[in-house]
Amino acid sequence: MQKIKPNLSGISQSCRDAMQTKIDGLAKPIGGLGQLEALAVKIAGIEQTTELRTEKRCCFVFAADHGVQRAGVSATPRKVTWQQAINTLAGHTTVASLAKANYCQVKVIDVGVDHDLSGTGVIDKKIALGTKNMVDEPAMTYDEALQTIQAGYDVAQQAIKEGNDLLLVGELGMGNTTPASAIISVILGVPAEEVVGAGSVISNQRLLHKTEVVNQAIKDWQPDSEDPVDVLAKVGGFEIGAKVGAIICAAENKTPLILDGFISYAAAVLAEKMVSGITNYLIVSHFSREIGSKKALDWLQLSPLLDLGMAVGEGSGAVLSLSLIDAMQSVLHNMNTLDDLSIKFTK
Ligand SMILES: Cc1cc2ncn([C@H]3O[C@H](COP(=O)(O)O)[C@@H](O)[C@H]3O)c2cc1C
Ligand SMILES: O=C(O)c1cccnc1
Repeated sequence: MQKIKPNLSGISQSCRDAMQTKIDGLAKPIGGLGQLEALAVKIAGIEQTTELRTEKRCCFVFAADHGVQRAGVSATPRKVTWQQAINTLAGHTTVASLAKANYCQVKVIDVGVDHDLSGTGVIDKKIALGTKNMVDEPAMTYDEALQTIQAGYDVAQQAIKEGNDLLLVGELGMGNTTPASAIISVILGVPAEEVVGAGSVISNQRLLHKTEVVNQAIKDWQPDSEDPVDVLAKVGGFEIGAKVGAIICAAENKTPLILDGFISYAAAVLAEKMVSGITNYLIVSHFSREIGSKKALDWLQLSPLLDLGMAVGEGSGAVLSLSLIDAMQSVLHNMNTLDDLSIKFTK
């Protein structure tokens, strides 16, 4: 990807309208399925059809380590990134178990894990053995930021070639709620205090330190909020960049992409800053427990489908939300219409 200039063909308003008409014709109160209706309408607009394609789905777990993890911003040891990458393929992580329950393929992609994962089944797109510590220097070079976006783009393109109807994005990267918060802080122009949260659970003392790390890195490296690649390079992470690439590829290919939690919101914020309107191709699965979630989603103007107080990452919320899409498909395929039953409303 020399230049990030996606070629988006647009959302089909006529397919959106046709889907709403189809739903309104079912034997139920108008609008009775609430957000589920909006979900089906959104997919219809993206896929440009009223025969929704949702059967084949693939969740990408982009995995990478973070230099800033060494600055004491997370309670979790670094090795958990590579351990859980392998465990995911063995079927034993949160995302793997929820994916199984929701008929979703999972691919784990190494975009920068600090461990040799060759021969494990993890897809190798390694850029480096983790980012640099943003306390001491920018997280990565501008070129590495472009490389990581390209890696995610290529993985998504392959999955679309394989016939996937829906793409989902998750991640593994201990310490990555720190770069995610930093990105959101810079692009939204809000103080770190408003978006830095407990991640995978830390003490109040560590939370203060984490907030200070984000504030200091932004001050030291001055990421340019008008250049999302610069923001990714200075205070981001490889797996966040890979998600950006997957988002761009999905939109170009009229393929709905389901975001997971807070780390995914950060990727979506970067993608929207790169390509205005790309959020129209995105579905937010759930409302992450991270404190910056509301700010990020308000900025993206996206509403989450579920609010279960989850804060795992990995893609866990994204795969869980597939059950709602499957529920809506069942509605569309099984329900009687008002016409079938000769029902006429007199308001
Ligand atoms: C066992 C375990 C498995 C995980 N899988 C994903 N995450 C999640 O937590 C990490 C971010 O939180 P922080 O910034 O606080 O390190 C990421 O790897 C994210 O995917 C996990 C966290 C833990 C503890
Ligand atoms: O919402 C998330 O994506 C999240 C929250 C906490 C830890 N890891 C991920």
